Amino acid sequence: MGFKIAICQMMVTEDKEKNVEKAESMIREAAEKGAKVVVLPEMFNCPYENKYFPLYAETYPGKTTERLSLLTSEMEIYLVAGSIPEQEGDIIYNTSFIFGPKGKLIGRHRKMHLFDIDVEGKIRFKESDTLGYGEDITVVDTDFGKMGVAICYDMRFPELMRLMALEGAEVIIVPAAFNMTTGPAHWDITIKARALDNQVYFVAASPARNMEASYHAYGHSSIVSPWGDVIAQANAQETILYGEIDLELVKKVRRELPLLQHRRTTLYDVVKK
Ligand SMILES: O=C(O)CCC(=O)C(=O)O
Repeated sequence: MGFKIAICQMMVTEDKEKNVEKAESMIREAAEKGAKVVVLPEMFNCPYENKYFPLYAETYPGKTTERLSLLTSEMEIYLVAGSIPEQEGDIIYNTSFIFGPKGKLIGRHRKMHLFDIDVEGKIRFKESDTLGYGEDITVVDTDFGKMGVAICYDMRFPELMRLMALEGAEVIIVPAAFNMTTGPAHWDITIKARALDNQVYFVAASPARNMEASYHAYGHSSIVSPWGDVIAQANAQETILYGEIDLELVKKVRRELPLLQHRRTTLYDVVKK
């Protein structure tokens, strides 16, 4: 079994309404071209900057999620709706809402690992100044099997990705927004490593690079196979990236090179608490 997946590598601006409209038009186009699963990037309705998160935050259900849920049911697709700042009580989360083909919410991932880094002379970012920590691992059930969803910095944690694979994920989808320092250095290799570690399709969605924003996203949205082949990769511009996901290939690679079975779990293990 297989399906077409699409990543909407959209340009995110300071205009929230325009961002949501852009997301809607790209989702519509991707669905019309046959994509059954459509993915948006991290913080697709809000510039990636701490000062904006509280200003753009919405509770669930809210305007952005309502609109996307309606569109998802109209187009009869699965939508991994990138992420948006989600307000619950006093806390704002970096949250990915996942909708099924009837527009129903089938999953919600709140970013578990917050991006607090200080690379001297290059980039300093402290998400935990404004955002709260998600506590749950997210694996959703779809007509195309189980899919794991995580957000950006989460993909650097092999234990989380492994737990998703152990929960049955054959595809891992990560809305993300790497930058011009860590992107060129780590983006491709991390995506390939996580695809190979777990023998999954790894789908990483970035926004397009906006040189007018304070944070310059790396772009390069990518779809990598369980064998480590790059099925599709964007450059930095706005585009819709398509790829065919062949779930038989996941089974074949896992049968031929049974990594997950060869783990020495009597000696070590990765466990969910
Ligand atoms: O891990 C990285 O280098 C980038 C992470 C990031 O930008 C994020 O988590 O939003």
